[in-house]
Amino acid sequence: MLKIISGKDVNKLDLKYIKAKGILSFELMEKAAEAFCEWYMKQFDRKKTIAIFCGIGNNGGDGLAIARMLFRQGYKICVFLYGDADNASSDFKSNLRILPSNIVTKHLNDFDLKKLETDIVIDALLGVGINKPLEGQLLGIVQYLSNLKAVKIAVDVPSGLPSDTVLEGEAFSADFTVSFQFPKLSLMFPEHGHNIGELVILDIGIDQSYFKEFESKQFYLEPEDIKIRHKKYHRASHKGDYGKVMLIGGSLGKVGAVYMASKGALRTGSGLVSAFVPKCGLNILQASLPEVMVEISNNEYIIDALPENMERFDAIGIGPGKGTDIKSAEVLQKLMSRYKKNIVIDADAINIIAQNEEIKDLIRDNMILTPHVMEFERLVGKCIDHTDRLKKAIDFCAVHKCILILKGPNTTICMPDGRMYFNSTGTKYLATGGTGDVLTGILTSFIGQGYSAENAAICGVYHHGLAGQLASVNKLHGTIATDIIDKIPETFYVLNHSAGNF
Ligand SMILES: NC(=O)C1=CN([C@@H]2O[C@H](COP(=O)(O)OP(=O)(O)OC[C@H]3O[C@@H](n4cnc5c(N)ncnc54)[C@H](OP(=O)(O)O)[C@@H]3O)[C@@H](O)[C@H]2O)[C@@H](O)CC1
Ligand SMILES: Nc1ncnc2c1ncn2[C@@H]1O[C@H](COP(=O)(O)OP(=O)(O)O)[C@@H](O)[C@H]1O
Ligand SMILES: [K+]
Repeated sequence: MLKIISGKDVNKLDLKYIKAKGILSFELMEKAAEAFCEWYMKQFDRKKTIAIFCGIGNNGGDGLAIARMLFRQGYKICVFLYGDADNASSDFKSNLRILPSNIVTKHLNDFDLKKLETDIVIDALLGVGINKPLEGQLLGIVQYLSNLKAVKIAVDVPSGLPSDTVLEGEAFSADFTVSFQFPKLSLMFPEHGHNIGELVILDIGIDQSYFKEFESKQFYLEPEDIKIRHKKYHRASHKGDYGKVMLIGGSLGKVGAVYMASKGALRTGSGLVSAFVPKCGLNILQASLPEVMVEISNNEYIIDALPENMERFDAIGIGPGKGTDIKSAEVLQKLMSRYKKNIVIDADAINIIAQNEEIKDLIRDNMILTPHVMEFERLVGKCIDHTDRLKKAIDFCAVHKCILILKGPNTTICMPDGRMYFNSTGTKYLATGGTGDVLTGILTSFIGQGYSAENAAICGVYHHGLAGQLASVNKLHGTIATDIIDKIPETFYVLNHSAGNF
């Protein structure tokens, strides 16, 4: 996994690395630019014209190195400079000196941006060195470029975006943000969705040992982190090894939620999956999902009781489609106080907890809560922004000793000891009804298979995001939750046959 350190520590990290390797900072910049160009050349052909905008710090230095390298590969480049080159960083100056003289280079003081015609904009104006919100001429440039009809690519971070906090004012709006070595924390924030576009993280060779001295409990998941957490099965493994789980939920008109959670558990590999639903769900589930065993509550429309002998199950997931009526709340309270194994708590079960302090006090270390942002704020109160939200999530886990999965782009797994894992899979096409129910099924399944709650959370969130990516390749905004369920098995194959990030 990649440790996420603060923007102000990036410079210290670079120094440590170049000193240990006995290389120049210029050479590290070369590595960053090479990595960028390798990525760029896979995406775009040489017919497209490129305008590269460079500030006078090292981000601008990256821009100049990128310009030189792409130019040598036959790309059509024009460079635009902003700032006084006399005050530039030394690596910027070195790169300016060796910029091929036949690259058209203009200063933004002498150029009317309205005359700009380009297919691609590469933004290397400001990186993690930003120290105040954008203003004046630079703000105008960034605003103009953000609205341009071109493919827009930010180098390291969109210019104007602070690396660790929520944006004040404005920043560049990119279609792609190509960040070096690790994602800066602010690239994980939903507030910055339209600034970041698609996020790409490029390895520039600074391995994790160099990150050790930097304090941080925040990590970005990589495929290897998932592979090592998966349980190994042997040729004589039997149904019992794969766990018996139960999904509790559904109410009149919302039986589909339990269907999706149960099928999600089956597709994740559970040995036996049972569902507990109100009477109205019996025929629906039996007919649509014959692999699932169905048990029913007494009431026709809501869940008003718990299944008998709950300890038969290795894990229970509760919430999808459940409703928040008083009877349902009593059932949840009983489950949380009596059932000693792991419980995944989602959707309406979270909404019930948010309204009832007595039930909230029952949250313990064997529970995983999976709120989306709205459900989370019902639980802890309104948050100012994502920084505040993450802080409150960690405080919540510390108090209740539970795991909390804050869903959204870069879904974040928050641990009681303050660690946070940001997911690297997922897609905006997951934003459709029922996908959260699928996650509940996946998580419950992994726990039932004997994964620790932490490993289940990490693997579950990662596979769910990857299934969303696979399902949406051709379906885009037409992707629905059941498409995602169907792709879960393929995520295991893809994970095992690929080394890269998804
Ligand atoms: N390991 C890695 O990740 C590697 C990182 N690398 C790259 O280095 C980048 C960081 O470079 P950096 O430290 O030189 O800072 P950068 O962002 O160029 O800005 C500094 C300049 O901006 C100015 N300035 C600040 N705020 C401003 C404002 N609001 N409005 C106007 N100006 C403002 C500030 O001026 P000052 O305030 O100091 O006068 C100074 O001149 C990083 O993002 C990545 O691209 C790679 O090269 C190698 C490996
Ligand atoms: N923009 C997005 N990018 C990535 N993942 C997303 C995005 N929007 C939603 N998701 C994912 O989709 C799922 C939605 O869950 P949830 O809101 O509980 O939906 P539902 O209640 O309809 O089942 C979560 O796993 C979340 O992380
Ligand atoms: K930038």
